[in-house]
Amino acid sequence: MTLYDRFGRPVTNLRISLTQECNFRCFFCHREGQRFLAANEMTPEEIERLVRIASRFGIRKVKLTGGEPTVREDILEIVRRIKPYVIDLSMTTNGSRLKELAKPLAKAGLDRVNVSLHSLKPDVYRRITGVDMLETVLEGIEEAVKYLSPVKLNMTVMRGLNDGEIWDMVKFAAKTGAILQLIELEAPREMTETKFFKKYFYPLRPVEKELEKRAVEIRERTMHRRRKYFIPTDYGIAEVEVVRAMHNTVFCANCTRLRVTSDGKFKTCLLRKDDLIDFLTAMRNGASDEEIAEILHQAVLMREPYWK
Ligand SMILES: Nc1nc2c(ncn2[C@@H]2O[C@H](COP(=O)(O)OP(=O)(O)OP(=O)(O)O)[C@@H](O)[C@H]2O)c(=O)[nH]1
Ligand SMILES: C[S@@+](CC[C@H](N)C(=O)[O-])C[C@H]1O[C@@H](n2cnc3c(N)ncnc32)[C@H](O)[C@@H]1O
Ligand code: SF4
Ligand code: SF4
Repeated sequence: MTLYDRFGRPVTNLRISLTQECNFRCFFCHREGQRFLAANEMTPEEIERLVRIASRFGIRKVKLTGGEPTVREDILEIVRRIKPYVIDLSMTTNGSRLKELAKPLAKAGLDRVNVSLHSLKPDVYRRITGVDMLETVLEGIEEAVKYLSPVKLNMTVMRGLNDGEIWDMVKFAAKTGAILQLIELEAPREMTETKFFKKYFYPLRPVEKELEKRAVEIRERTMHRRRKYFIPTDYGIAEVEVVRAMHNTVFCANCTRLRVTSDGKFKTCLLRKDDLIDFLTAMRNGASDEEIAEILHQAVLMREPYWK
């Protein structure tokens, strides 16, 4: 039985934040909308139980994120435990631990990975992420392409920092055998007038127009109705996907994901606040699977498109 919200949107996937910890310090980080620091992380058993219950409602697609999911020492156990309930199990990571983890993660059951790569220039990379790890991440990507394909490279585009590197990144993706995902800088409504947002926001609509011109093929995903452009380069065809969430009513109208915070709360939307529904306390107080499923239903019914 598929769960639908009040706006007729089916919920088909979970995005689980495993931790708020991170070994990087990206200055623009939204931490998947988890606004308050929380030390109380879900255990592998609790994550497994949640995923098992969600799978009864046809939720068979799970994204692991954070913070940085690979800083959890029990990451392989988490993947191993939830894979039996999931058809598409993926992770979004900064790539810093992929060189050693790509193979074991694949063995544990991870299907694919998205790796954040905002620049190919060491100094720009450091300015964006706060760390000097470009080489290590590039080695991690090489390893990921071997074991966790299709690999997506996430590039959050920011004015004056990496906006001049978009086409180099398109080539790099084709050369590496990865998909490039261009992400527009995001922030909740109340932040869009801040100096920070005005300084760094780089609209991706004009970039999409240019992609349209250069593409030999364009496809549209059901999820968010995101478009994928197939762009010829010296290294073959690059696949480029664009994530443009800001003020995008079509994106929200086609949003099929429910978020879970690292401390065990459903979160109905990345950009909304005050939309948290605690299930971990109930789990720890001995709630039955039916009671947890009821909390899941309530969360789905609270979902609302952010831009409408
Ligand atoms: N506002 C908003 N932003 C999103 C949403 N999904 C993805 N994004 C943005 O895109 C970033 C990258 O997404 P990923 O974690 O790589 O996952 P994805 O590309 O959405 O998922 P797959 O296509 O399944 O790999 C997120 O961290 C957000 O900044 C969404 O539903 N709402
Ligand atoms: C929050 S991170 C968590 C996973 C992992 N630590 C990483 O960086 O890939 C998930 C994705 O969100 C992107 N992101 C973070 N803050 C953002 C923002 N304000 N606007 C757009 N994308 C953002 C990151 O670049 C990354 O690709
Ligand atoms: S690596 Fe990911 S979680 Fe860490 S600061 Fe950067 S965007 Fe945020
Ligand atoms: S409703 Fe819109 S802003 Fe909120 S999570 Fe879905 S796509 Fe993102």
